[in-house]
Amino acid sequence: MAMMLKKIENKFRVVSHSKQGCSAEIPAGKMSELMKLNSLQQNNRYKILEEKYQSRIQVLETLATGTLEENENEKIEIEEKKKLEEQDVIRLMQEKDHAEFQISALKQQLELAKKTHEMHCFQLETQAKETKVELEKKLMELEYLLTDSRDRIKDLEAFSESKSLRWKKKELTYKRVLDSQSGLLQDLRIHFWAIKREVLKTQQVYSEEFCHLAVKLKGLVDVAENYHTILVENRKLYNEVQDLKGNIRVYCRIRPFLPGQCQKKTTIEYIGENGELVVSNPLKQGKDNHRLFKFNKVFGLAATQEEVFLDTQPLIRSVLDGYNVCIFAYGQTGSGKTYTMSGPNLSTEDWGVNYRALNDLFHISQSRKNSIAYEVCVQMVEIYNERVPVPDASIHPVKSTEDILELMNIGLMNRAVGSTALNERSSRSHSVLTVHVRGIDLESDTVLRGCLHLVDLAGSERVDRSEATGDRLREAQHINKSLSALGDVIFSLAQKSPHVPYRNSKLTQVLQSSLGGQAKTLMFVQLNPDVESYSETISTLKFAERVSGVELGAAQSNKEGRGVRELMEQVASLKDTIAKKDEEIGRLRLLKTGVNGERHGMSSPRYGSSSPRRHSIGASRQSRTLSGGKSLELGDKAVSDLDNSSEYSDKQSEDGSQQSVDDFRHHKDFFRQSRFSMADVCQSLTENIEPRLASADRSQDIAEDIELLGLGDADADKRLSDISDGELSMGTETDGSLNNGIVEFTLFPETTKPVADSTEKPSVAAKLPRPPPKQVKGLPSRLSLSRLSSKVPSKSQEAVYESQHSNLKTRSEVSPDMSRNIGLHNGQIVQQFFSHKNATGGQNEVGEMVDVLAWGQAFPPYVIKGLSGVYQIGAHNVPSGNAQSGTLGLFMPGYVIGSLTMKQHWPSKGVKIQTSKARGSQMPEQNARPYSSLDK
Ligand SMILES: Nc1ncnc2c1ncn2[C@@H]1O[C@H](COP(=O)(O)OP(=O)(O)OP(=O)(O)O)[C@@H](O)[C@H]1O
Repeated sequence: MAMMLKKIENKFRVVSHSKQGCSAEIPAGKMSELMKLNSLQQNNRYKILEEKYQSRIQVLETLATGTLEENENEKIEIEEKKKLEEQDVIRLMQEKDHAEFQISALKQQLELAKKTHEMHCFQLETQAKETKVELEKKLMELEYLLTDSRDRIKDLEAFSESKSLRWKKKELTYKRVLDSQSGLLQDLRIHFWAIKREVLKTQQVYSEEFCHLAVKLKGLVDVAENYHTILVENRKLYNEVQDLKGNIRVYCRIRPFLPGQCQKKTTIEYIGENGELVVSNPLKQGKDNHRLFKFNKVFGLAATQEEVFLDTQPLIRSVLDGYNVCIFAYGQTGSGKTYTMSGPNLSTEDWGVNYRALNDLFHISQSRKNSIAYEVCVQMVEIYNERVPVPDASIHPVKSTEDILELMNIGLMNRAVGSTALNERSSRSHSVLTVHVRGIDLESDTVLRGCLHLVDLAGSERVDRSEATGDRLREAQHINKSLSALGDVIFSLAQKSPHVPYRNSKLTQVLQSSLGGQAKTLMFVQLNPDVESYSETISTLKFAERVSGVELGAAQSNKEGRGVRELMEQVASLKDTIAKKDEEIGRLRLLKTGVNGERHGMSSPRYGSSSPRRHSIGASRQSRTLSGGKSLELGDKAVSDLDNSSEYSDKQSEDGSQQSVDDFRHHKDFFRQSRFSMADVCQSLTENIEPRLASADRSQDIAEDIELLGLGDADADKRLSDISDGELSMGTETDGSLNNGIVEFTLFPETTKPVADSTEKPSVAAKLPRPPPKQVKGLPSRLSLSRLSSKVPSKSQEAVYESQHSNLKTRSEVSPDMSRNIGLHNGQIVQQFFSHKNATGGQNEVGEMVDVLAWGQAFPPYVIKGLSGVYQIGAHNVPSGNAQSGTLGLFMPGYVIGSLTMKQHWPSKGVKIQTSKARGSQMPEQNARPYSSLDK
């Protein structure tokens, strides 16, 4: 029985235990409900089980009572089991307590879950209410939208209906159009076929015509080819004409933009093949903005050094044939002058004209060495601030390109270089590289002399643009002044003016031979394409245009035959002897003049007093020439184009050279017959040498002339230094200190006084008797000028002439003829006059004036005795012997005094002399003497 109870209790425990396990897995919410249910079910089940067990216990008790006696052993066992079961019951009871405890805990949880659930339910209800309100709102909105959409649908339906109506109408129209188009198309097709037929026909005709044209075109091509040849020929002829005219050639070169300048605008619009150049200012509009210029050649931005040189080469080569050539580069700072002339560096590829020219000269001279022996000398001169720095050993004989490279590098390093706002490397000086070439023809013994000037001018920009101040400003002003002097010279040459103002600057003095003589001159006009340089570019181009119009006359080769050279040598030795005799006679004359001067209230004339330096130069020149034995030795004497080329290659040289020849004759004879009077001597000399001279050609005459003038090679160095030291020029018109003011001197016989400086040594030669020179035939009287008419000139005519001549400066500027005359005796033109005076015994009346000078007639020198070197122009136009007016140019040795106006019977009534202060050698009024009152 006990066992049974124990089993039941065990079962009960298992059931309650399983319930606990289950409850643990169920979530809290449902758990409470489940717990409720479970507890109910369990209670029911417990009740059922209790009842069942009770019944079983009764049965078992019954059974037990019946079998108690029978199963005494079993009873013990049962009791033992009962004990165990009781223990089990106790344990079960404990477990039950525990379960109940758990149940109460679960109940609490259930309560909690219930509360949570209720809260949750409440929240849900609240949410549901809110959602309901919202949904109702939305519903209303949707209803409104629905109504709106319905309205729209109605509108759209109405619109689409109207559209469909319109489309239908259009459809109808298109249909009609299409019908008509298809009709037209049909027509067109018919036309097309007709046209096609016609085109085919025409094609056939065309192909036939093309065949004809091809034949004709071939003919045209032939003609065009010929045309090209003709063009080339034309160009050649044009160049020849240019050569004959001696035009200054102008090559224009445009430098490319420098690195970093690529974005800049260019002023270069068009570069033609035949030297056309169109420039415009891209920043300005308008048709006048474009300007066309034409030069001999225009080198574009891509032109190489080689290309530039190729076009220059023929000119340079002619130096070896005895021509004088001048190449100069002109342009604003940084436009590429140095690049063109020297090149940016010393690599052979980048060599500029200078190096290439010299290299070429050497190559050619080498290739000709079997026929002509050449000697080459170079000289580098820099003109800086109107001074000419000439190194001590300024002329260097060179034998190879390497020699030249070395020399030029030294020269370039010495060049004055400053910095301006425009170009750091800007050179502020003119650099002149002169190459003297002397060649002796080994067969004919003819001597060729050529001279090449390679000039890199300083920048031409205006002062304001270079933003210079102080020293830089002064430099810029000097540069501007010298370049404008260059412009003036060129302008005078273009105008064929008898007066060319070379002496206005050192630059023009140095370049005189190549600008005035029959030299070949080339100018490189350098341009900066930058739009900012537009105005500079235009002024540069205008200048270049003017230059290209200058005709220098056909270039002449400087050749001398052996005969001429011999004559020159003779002349040199004659001159030496004459000088000695001059001195001797001079001393005697001085004594006599001293006596006469006292008698007439005047002292000896101040020959050369205003130009002592010139006088000494003449003397030194003479002695140098003679001491060397030969007059034209190249190596030890300076070969200067300053002298030879200008003096004897000039167009106007004929007259002067003839005069020199006369002079030569006088001297020669004097040498041989010094015991006779000078007139006899000269006459005799003329007769003796005439045949030889007659046989000499024109160039020989000219060459002779140079030697007579003492302006040969030996003089070059000296003259250059004369130019450089500035004393010789005694100032120029452009000197600030010396103005162009005209001072009037009226010379009356009564007022003239003796010359104060009676101790000054007179020029001996001035007193030498000379035969009356003859009028030289065929000589142009250019300077006698039509202005000096034989009629009495009107006041205005006088004024015109005076205004034109009052600024005459020096002998060389007046005309090369003049300079020749000046150089006759120790550089003293006075000698010429006074010789003449003595030759004619001072008896010449106005109308009997003798044409001593080639292109004019002599003015009796004693009219203004005491003014050394008085000289005249065009006196032969003065009518004879009565009161007339005329205008004369008055010159002193080396300096122009001014012009002279004769009033009425000029010798006796006095002369009005105008003189320019600018010469710095004022005419001493007291020295002037009337013709009639002078010592005869
Ligand atoms: N044709 C060119 N091709 C390339 N560069 C060039 C050319 N011409 C000039 N240049 C360059 O332009 C600059 C100025 O040139 P350059 O010094 O020759 O001018 P410039 O006219 O001689 O100046 P300056 O008046 O100061 O002497 C240099 O740097 C030079 O290398």
